[in-house]
Amino acid sequence: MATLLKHSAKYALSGRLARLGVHSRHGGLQCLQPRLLPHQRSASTSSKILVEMDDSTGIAVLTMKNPPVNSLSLDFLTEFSISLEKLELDRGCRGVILTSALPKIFSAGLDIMEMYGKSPEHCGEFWKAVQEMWLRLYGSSMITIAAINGSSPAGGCLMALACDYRIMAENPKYSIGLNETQLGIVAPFWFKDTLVNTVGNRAAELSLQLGLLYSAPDALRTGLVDLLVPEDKVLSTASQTMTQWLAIPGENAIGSNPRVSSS
Ligand SMILES: CCCCCCCC/C=C\C/C=C/C(=O)SCCNC(=O)CCNC(=O)[C@H](O)C(C)(C)COP(=O)(O)OP(=O)(O)OC[C@H]1O[C@@H](n2cnc3c(N)ncnc32)[C@H](O)[C@@H]1OP(=O)(O)O
Repeated sequence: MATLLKHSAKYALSGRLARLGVHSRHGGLQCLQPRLLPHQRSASTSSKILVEMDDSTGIAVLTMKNPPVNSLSLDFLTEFSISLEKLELDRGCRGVILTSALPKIFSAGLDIMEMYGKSPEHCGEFWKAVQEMWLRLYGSSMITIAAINGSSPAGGCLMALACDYRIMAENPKYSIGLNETQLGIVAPFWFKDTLVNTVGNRAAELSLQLGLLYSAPDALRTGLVDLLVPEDKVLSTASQTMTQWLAIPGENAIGSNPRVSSS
């Protein structure tokens, strides 16, 4: 792990930005047309992320589109962090809704192929990118809402946990949780801390030690998600919830986030 961290320290986001090149407005899947009215819309898309910004509300929808399962590969994580950084720097953007373009899957978590047979340099780069994704989401000064429209094991669950609020589709087939133990690995401490901060100590102990994957109703009962809604209402409910949060006077919903505010 020390070697991994040493390699990762050499890794710079700006370098990856340069390698990725500029975002194209015309790339992406045909089914992923922007959903906003033309006069309100600004959309940018990279190959794996679509960002639609509604300038009239300050709400951006960040849609993951990395088939088949939105696994968190190095390329995906790099595009994700760059997209979030751009929104963070955009003074007009006050809230981000994170969702998936893929049917049935929010995110399958870390891309298993990134962890198999790779050089130490690549592993360091990958691990740094995982940490950066988490830091950017968890430390964001924007309101972040996960619109969980599919299953979300392990690193996918971490992504959702790193948001301020989680709305999940009440589909009995979907599951969510930090199930690393069941995969024969131990969740890193910052995965654990993020879970503890959300569900409390005892629920996190059980969840992590047994590697539990929760159905949507169980995830709600445990506090892993905040709200269940019918599948076709996940995004609209996220949008309504965001509007309510952004209406809190003085932007105090942002200012009172204990993760980004020391006061
Ligand atoms: C290297 C440096 C770092 C070292 C340190 C590592 C320590 C890390 C310790 C802990 C943190 C780990 C966090 C993680 O996130 S680990 C990944 C955990 N995720 C999983 O195990 C998910 C496994 N996948 C599933 O459960 C299912 O695929 C599903 C529920 C997401 C979707 O089910 P279904 O719709 O039935 O699809 P398939 O199972 O048929 O899958 C389709 C296709 O996708 C491939 N695939 C699935 N998951 C992943 C994945 N995580 N990474 C890469 N590829 C994935 C699957 O193999 C199929 O591919 P195909 O056969 O080629 O079609």
